[in-house]
Order: sequence, then C-alpha cells, then structure tokens
Amino acid sequence: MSSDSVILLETVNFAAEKHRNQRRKDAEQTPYITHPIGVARILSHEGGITDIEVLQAALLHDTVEDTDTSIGELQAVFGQTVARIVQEVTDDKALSKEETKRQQVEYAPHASHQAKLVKLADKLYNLRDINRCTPTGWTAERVQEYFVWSAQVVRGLRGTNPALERHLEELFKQRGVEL
Ligand SMILES: Nc1nc2c(ncn2[C@@H]2O[C@H](COP(=O)(O)OP(=O)(O)O)[C@@H](OP(=O)(O)OP(=O)(O)O)[C@H]2O)c(=O)[nH]1
Repeated sequence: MSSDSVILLETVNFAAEKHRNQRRKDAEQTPYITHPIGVARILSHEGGITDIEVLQAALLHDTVEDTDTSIGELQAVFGQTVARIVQEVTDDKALSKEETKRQQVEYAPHASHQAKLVKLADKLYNLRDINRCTPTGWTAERVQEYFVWSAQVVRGLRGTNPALERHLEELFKQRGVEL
C-alpha cells in the first residue's frame, strides 16, 4: 500500500473514532462520519484534488468544532499544515450563531487556498444533503436562508476550483439565489 493510503486510513480512522457517537440531523440519523468522508470524496472525485493535506483536513474538518479534539492534538498527530487548515474552517464556538455566520462570510476571501477548497466542498455537501433530505425541524424558510447565507460565503471562495464552483452555482440557481 502506498504511504498516502496509509496516511488517509489513519486520518479517516481518527475522524471516525472522534465522531463515533454523533449523527446527522436527517430523519434517518445517518452516522456523522459520512459527512467528512463525503467532503473529502467531493474534493478528490469531483474537484480533482490530490493534495493529501487538503484531503486529510477535509476528513478532520469538524473534529475541533464538534468533538473534544484540539488543534494541538491535530498538530501533534497530523502536522502543522493539516492542523492549520482545520483551524481555518473551524467556527469560534464562543460567538453567537449570527456572529459565527457573519465571520464565515468575512473570512472566506482571506482563507488559504487549501482552506477555501475544504470550505467549498463542505458547502457543496451540505447543500446537496439539504436537497436530499430536509434536516429535522427545518422549515422551508430556514432552508432558503441557509442557501442565501451559503451563497454569501461561496462568493468569497470563488476562483478556487472551477468544477466545485460550477456545481454550487447550479444548486443556487435552482433555488433562485444569486451568487
Ligand atoms: N444539510 C445538513 N446539515 C447537517 C445535517 N446534520 C448536521 N448538519 C450540520 O448542520 C450545520 C448547518 O446548520 P446550521 O443551522 O447552520 O448550524 P447549527 O445547527 O450547527 O447551528 C452544518 O454544520 P457545519 O459543518 O458547521 O457547516 P456550516 O454551517 O459551517 O455550513 C451541517 O454540517 C444534515 O442532516 N443535513
């Protein structure tokens, strides 16, 4: 097995253990790990990304935000670059929900190329997931607001990956949301 495969297996195993008790917000309560794996797969399969540190960061992107993982731990296990990308896409939990959403919009254009890739794939996954199945308790209005806000974030990520951006554009168009 190539060393990249070994590294990716270590990374997906770490993420799976960290998210082991979490479920998505869909009616089927899908295991949460399907999301980070799906984000990494979008990057490789649809975005043509082979940068292993980007793929690792995609697998780990919600570990700090949603589990007991610290940036220091990621740094120690996976190195500085992977930890830095994850940090860039991690919301500050001390902020209000509104402020967090504003921060994502403001930070997007200033993020590194690697973090922009992870963010684009994260948004693409979540918007497709909403189309597949509305998260439990979400009204049609909340869904539309999520699309409008996501478009504001994606606007700041443009010029990063044409294939992913084309897919996102199409999803926004279907909802009548301007990018
Ligand atoms: N579409 C969808 N999203 C789900 C589901 N289960 C969990 N989520 C997560 O919910 C978040 C979107 O809902 P929000 O209202 O914005 O966030 P909140 O519930 O965490 O406050 C996303 O988190 P996030 O990764 O922090 O992304 P983002 O909010 O930064 O885009 C997404 O990953 C699901 O079944 N479908």
